[in-house]
Amino acid sequence: MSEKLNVNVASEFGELEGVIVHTPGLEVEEMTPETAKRALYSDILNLAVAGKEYQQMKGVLSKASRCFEVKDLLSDVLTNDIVRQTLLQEICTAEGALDILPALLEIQSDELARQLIQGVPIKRDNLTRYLSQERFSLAPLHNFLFTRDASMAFRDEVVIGKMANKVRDREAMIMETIFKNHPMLEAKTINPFQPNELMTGKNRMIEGGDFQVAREDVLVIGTGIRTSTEGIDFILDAIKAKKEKVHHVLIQELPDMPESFIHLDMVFTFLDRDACMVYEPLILGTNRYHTIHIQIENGEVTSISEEKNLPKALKKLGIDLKPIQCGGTKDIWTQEREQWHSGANFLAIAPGQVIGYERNVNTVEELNKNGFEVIKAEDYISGKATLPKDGKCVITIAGSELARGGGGARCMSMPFRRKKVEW
Ligand SMILES: NC(=O)NCCC[C@H](N)C(=O)O
Repeated sequence: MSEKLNVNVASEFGELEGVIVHTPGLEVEEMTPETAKRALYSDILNLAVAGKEYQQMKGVLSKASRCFEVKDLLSDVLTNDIVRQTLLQEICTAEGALDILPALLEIQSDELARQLIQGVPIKRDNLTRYLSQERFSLAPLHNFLFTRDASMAFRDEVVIGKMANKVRDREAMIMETIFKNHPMLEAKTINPFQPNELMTGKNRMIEGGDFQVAREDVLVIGTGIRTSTEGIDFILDAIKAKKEKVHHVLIQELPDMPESFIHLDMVFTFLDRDACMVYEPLILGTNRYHTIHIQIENGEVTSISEEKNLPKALKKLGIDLKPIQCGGTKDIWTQEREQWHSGANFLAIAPGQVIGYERNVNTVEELNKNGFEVIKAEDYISGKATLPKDGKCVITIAGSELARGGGGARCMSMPFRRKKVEW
């Protein structure tokens, strides 16, 4: 494996060149109605249906870009004994499972990668474990199909997620291990979690669904139940340390409820140089959620100010976006219904070429009214349809079951390399 792919993301919509995904496996079914909440799901999924839907997502990404599975990358790095020992030690210590470490060390890399994602079944070989209600010593990573959240690329760096919920911590450990050690990837990693500063860093949380790269010098970050102000302060410090001329960070506060507002990308995504998708009531409407602009110059915060809303703040920075409304413009109930099923969550594979759920028909129709040709994923994959050359389009994927996991196309992808955008 001599080819090297360096991390480089300086926008949300430059042509996609490298993306990491995870095809959902048995881990998404390892929950009951009672444990679904703990797994961060609002419903339980059927893998046969979700898996079929996911093939459309992966089919589109594989045709448009280099597309890698977490499981394969993880299996590759686990062949290195030092990497394997370090990762397993970290996971088992964090999850109180040091007793199974020796056995895990012996497992062949492919199978170990599978178990680290799908869960390590509990061995009922003592009274405590015999009586335990748990089925796993290391729980399945129910949410790994949402590869967006545990790591995020910005320029040539990868920020490792500091997850808000313990059930997702292992995802971040795995992504950090991959980015640090995979021979094909070239990346600098920065990690908000530093075990030796447990007290000062304890409120630091940052997840990729909240982290959006508008331009080389502009980040847009959501703060709410998944990304804390301390998490964003960590990013500010990292930017300050670069001591570059000017950087802007726009911050959008998010409500805690309903759970479909967990991340900024559930209410706001970039579609092109000149268009964005918004859940209107939260992004444009009159509300009490702050939009804040922080400017950093030569390593210092030089101003912090309130803005009216994200599109207006971006416009001041020379990024003039037409907001297109999730759910269409007619009816708030339709907007709410489609936002709930990740109707605002689009992934751009190139400027103006985006992937989203076909189930959100009013949102797709609204995009179409705004000049986006609608192309079914299966037609694009089979070659029956081609993407317009330099034109806008929305590629629609099936997502009746996937949407129950709480995310859409942006959530289900971790772009680590995009072409430079000509502004
Ligand atoms: N970026 C995203 O919005 N990701 C969706 C994550 C859904 C997952 N069930 C979670 O609650 O973490």
